[in-house]
Amino acid sequence: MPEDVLLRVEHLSMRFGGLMAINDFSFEAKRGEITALIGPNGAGKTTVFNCITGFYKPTMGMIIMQQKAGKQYLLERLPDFLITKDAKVARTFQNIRLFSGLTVLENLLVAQHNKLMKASGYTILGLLGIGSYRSEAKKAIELARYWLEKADLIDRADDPAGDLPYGAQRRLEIARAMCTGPELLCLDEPAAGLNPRESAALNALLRSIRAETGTSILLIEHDMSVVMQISDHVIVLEYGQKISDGTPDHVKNDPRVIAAYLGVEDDEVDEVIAAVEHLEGGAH
Ligand SMILES: Nc1ncnc2c1ncn2[C@@H]1O[C@H](COP(=O)(O)OP(=O)(O)OP(=O)(O)O)[C@@H](O)[C@H]1O
Repeated sequence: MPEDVLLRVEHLSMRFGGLMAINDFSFEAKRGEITALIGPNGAGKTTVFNCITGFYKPTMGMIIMQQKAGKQYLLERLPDFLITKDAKVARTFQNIRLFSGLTVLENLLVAQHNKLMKASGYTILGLLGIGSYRSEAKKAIELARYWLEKADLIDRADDPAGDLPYGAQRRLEIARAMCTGPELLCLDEPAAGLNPRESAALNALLRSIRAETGTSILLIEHDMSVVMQISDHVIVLEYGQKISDGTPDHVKNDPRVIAAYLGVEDDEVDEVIAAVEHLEGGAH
């Protein structure tokens, strides 16, 4: 596998009873890039995420994650907790899943629970602050503080997470995922329900993750202003199959994509585009 490929999905299929939700779907995501997976409602985007992150075991196909150091993992064979811990894939969900009664800072410390417990040697003496636990706890707080600053949440560190505005909760989820040190961050509709200001703050956070950490991002998103502004690579799914794959500009102008989004047949696309252009011309 070329070094710059971080994730390769090969011939992925997922069947739910009589429904083929994903049908022979293949794609690659490159290291250090933001890759977007888009498509109409019910196209199968979340199902692909659930296969990558171990929530579903695919009916068929392979999902290969290649880390920076070259180590490869077959994600479809790993239990989900090892997909985060060893393969270093983190995710957020369509619906926010924070510990709303814990503070913002506590949410980021809980995400680092595994490494803190390991440092304690799983003993009470360890937890009471001897040796490695104390230094790991300090590092965990420093990492949490780093991500609070990046996500513009430092002023809210001691507030319950449930008290934050919606857009800030979304950024906190991303900060929490980043505290696990992922090489691949999977975001399921991070811009859903955000106002334009919150959406701009999200774009800035995702861009800074790409620029400063080398973490690659795989994103499902309906908000085209987010997709087109920040993605390096866009893949379009319809009825569980890939219909387009390329740069944002390529995908935006692909007649099959336009047809899928407008809900028309391929051969009607030219007609629809002409009608849209006519309307736009009239508006100027
Ligand atoms: N656990 C499941 N059991 C049965 N059918 C499922 C299951 N999960 C998803 N599906 C079906 O698979 C298809 C793809 O759903 P999926 O949620 O992956 O689409 P999506 O592209 O993420 O849609 P949306 O944009 O609306 O979130 C749908 O027809 C859905 O009803």
